[in-house]
Amino acid sequence: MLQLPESPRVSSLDSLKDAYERCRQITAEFSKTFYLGTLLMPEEKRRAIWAIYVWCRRTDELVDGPQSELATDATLDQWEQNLESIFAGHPIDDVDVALVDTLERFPVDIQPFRDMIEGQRMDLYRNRYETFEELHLYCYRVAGTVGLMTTPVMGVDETWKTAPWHRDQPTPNPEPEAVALGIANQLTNILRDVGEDARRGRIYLPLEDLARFNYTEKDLFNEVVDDRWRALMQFEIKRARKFFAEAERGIRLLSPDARFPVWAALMLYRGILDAIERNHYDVFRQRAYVPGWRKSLYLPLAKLKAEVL
Ligand SMILES: CC(C)=CCC/C(C)=C/CC/C(C)=C/CC/C(C)=C/[C@@H]1[C@@H](COP(=O)(O)OP(=O)(O)O)[C@]1(C)CC/C=C(\C)CC/C=C(\C)CCC=C(C)C
Ligand SMILES: Nc1ncnc2c1ncn2[C@@H]1O[C@H](COP(=O)(O)OP(=O)(O)OP(=O)(O)O)[C@@H](O)[C@H]1O
Ligand SMILES: [Mn+2]
Repeated sequence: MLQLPESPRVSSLDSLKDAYERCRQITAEFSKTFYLGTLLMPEEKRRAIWAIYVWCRRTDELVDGPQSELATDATLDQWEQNLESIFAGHPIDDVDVALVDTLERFPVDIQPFRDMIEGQRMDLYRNRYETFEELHLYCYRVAGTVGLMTTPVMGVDETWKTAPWHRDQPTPNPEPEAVALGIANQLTNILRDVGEDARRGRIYLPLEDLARFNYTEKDLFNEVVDDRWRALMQFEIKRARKFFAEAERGIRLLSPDARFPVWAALMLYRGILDAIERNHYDVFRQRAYVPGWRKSLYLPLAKLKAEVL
């Protein structure tokens, strides 16, 4: 019997559109700051960032979400298999279709994705970091990698290469600065969430730093805010700002249409550090956030920086 022909082309185009739309919704729901950043980008880039965002979010949910009690090494092994399949062009479920499309459009490397899964593995086994060196590696894996995933989407400025004396020079590589922005964001996130994490038995602040300021784990669990704590927080905020400063130096290497969104997201996220200061370092009883009116002040400033720096 003759079978009715399906129309796979139409349906696959439809499912691609739906997949990107789902990615947009998820990004908008989970991160106001990054979603705002993507809205300042051209359509093709913005959709690609949503697809990457959703993969990162799902990776994080494996060990941090409602199902996280059930997560084991095997869960992450399976997730890594899925990743290999996506990079081979075979989506596993509906939203993966968007990421497969993104990978066809932009030269994104698989390694940072694998590294992020390794970062989640760390969360599975550890709830303490002895030194900043150890925390730094964790921050690279769970957030620095995002800089590496998104830079090929945003693109690097190559226009300066048209000058004849520049022609044989290598394209500048903003990867270290992209990683620095991820690390800065993660450190900021850690400082904002110290209280919430402590209530789950987790301490991301390096224990060597606590010791340096004579502040103990017990103090942390008792939510003690005193001169020792304030000095410790000042120290950590200063360190986070150094990573933001490094990141700033890389923005001018990005393609022009990515500079404003990156400046905006950088300034908004760094604003959380100022909010912690305004709250007198009490991250236990008050959530540090950047109020809407402040966000709208940052935007024209970010635009200006994107144009002149
Ligand atoms: C930051 C920015 C330029 C935004 C514009 C749009 C853009 C590129 C967004 C990327 C968003 C993305 C794919 C995020 C992945 C999810 C993730 C791991 C987020 C972590 C943030 C904390 O988020 P949140 O508060 O929602 O987490 P909790 O709910 O509290 O758990 C992160 C800590 C930050 C992740 C790291 C970045 C966004 C990397 C930023 C670096 C770049 C975009 C490279 C820029 C390039 C140069 C040269 C400076
Ligand atoms: N000002 C706030 N006070 C209390 N809870 C908040 C506040 N802002 C966000 N939340 C909630 O806390 C969770 C984590 O949000 P988060 O602070 O990361 O804000 P966000 O909207 O994702 O912005 P960002 O991109 O800056 O992280 C979200 O599920 C959100 O509903
Ligand atoms: Mn968030």
